[in-house]
Amino acid sequence: MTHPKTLVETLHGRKGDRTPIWLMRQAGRYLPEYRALRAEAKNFLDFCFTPDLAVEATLQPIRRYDLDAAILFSDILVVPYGLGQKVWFEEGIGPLLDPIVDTEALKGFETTRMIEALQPVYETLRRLKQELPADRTLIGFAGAPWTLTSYMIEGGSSRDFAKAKLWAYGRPDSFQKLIDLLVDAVAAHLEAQVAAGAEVLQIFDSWAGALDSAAMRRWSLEPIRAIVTRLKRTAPGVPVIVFPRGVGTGYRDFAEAGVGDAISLDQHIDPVWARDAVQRKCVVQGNLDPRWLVVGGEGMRTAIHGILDALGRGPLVFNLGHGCVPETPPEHVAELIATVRAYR
Ligand SMILES: Cc1c2[nH]c(c1CCC(=O)O)Cc1[nH]c(c(CCC(=O)O)c1C)Cc1[nH]c(c(CCC(=O)O)c1C)Cc1[nH]c(c(C)c1CCC(=O)O)C2
Repeated sequence: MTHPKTLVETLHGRKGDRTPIWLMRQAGRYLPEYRALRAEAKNFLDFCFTPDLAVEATLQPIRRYDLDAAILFSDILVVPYGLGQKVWFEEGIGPLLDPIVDTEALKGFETTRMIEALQPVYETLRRLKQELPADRTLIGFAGAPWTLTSYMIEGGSSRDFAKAKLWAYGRPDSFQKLIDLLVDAVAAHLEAQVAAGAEVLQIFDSWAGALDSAAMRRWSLEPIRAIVTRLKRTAPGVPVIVFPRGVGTGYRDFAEAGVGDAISLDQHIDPVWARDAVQRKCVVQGNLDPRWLVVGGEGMRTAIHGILDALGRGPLVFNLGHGCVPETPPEHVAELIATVRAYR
């Protein structure tokens, strides 16, 4: 049994006697029941836009494990899709998009159109709100403007972000237009999720670490700040977790700027450093290398204790430094949760 909304309490900075836990990508291919369900839709976006399937995928890890929260089953790329960009998922490759090359391409990209297109996502949240046990928290999410623009410009996943960075560094005024459009779209998507029942929000800036530190502040921190500032007005009381993955000492910039109620740390951050540089200013989340979940056993328990020893005395949400990988043995997730629950 989980206590009433431990996650929400912790995100408000009220540290109880229990560390809340959920895992990024806690739903997905490492679960056999997900792979069976996934076979019911031809392509991944259809799956995300079918509330019966998305509700079930969201609930699968909750049925198996003592987790404090369920995260909406969807994807960050529903935002460019909803705006009008061609987005599809290729088996074994990942996401593909018809890349945009200039701001001309943005004509016709409208937030109102996106909200219309994403109604099945909000329907999924409304149903989840009904079905989720009252003591579990419902998390909504979106990609941050920089990560979304990088997919929109590169046309898919990228190793070096060459095209997106050429545009951001070489044509900053034009790039700002793209970012501004996404600030509005992402904020509206998150507001709609709150209206449909999301109790906590997370903003994923998965590729923030690809930018140099000045560009990181301009294209990752500032747009996220603009979104969070708007949410504090339009969705007061809903905590926002910010995940600027890979920014290194930039995590301290986020903490000092007061962007978000909590900051999610990737596995490259030393948790002892983070205690002083980040946790003094805000709630922290994350930090366990997802590969420990593949390994399990004593090694994983030592890694978990390292994080709890460093950060467990302040407000902490236990999580991974990035998402669960498909090779994760499901029993290791149960082991991880039991280890965190048993820690004193
Ligand atoms: C960058 C990013 C994406 N999507 C997401 C991010 C940010 C987090 C991160 O950095 O990983 C976020 C995301 N994607 C998915 C969720 C669901 C909720 C959860 O966390 O359990 C969430 C929160 C489902 C998904 N999104 C995707 C899958 C796998 C597709 C399938 O099941 O066929 C799932 C379960 C597909 C996806 N979606 C994306 C990629 C690059 C891929 C392909 C890689 C892969 O296959 O793992 C874009």
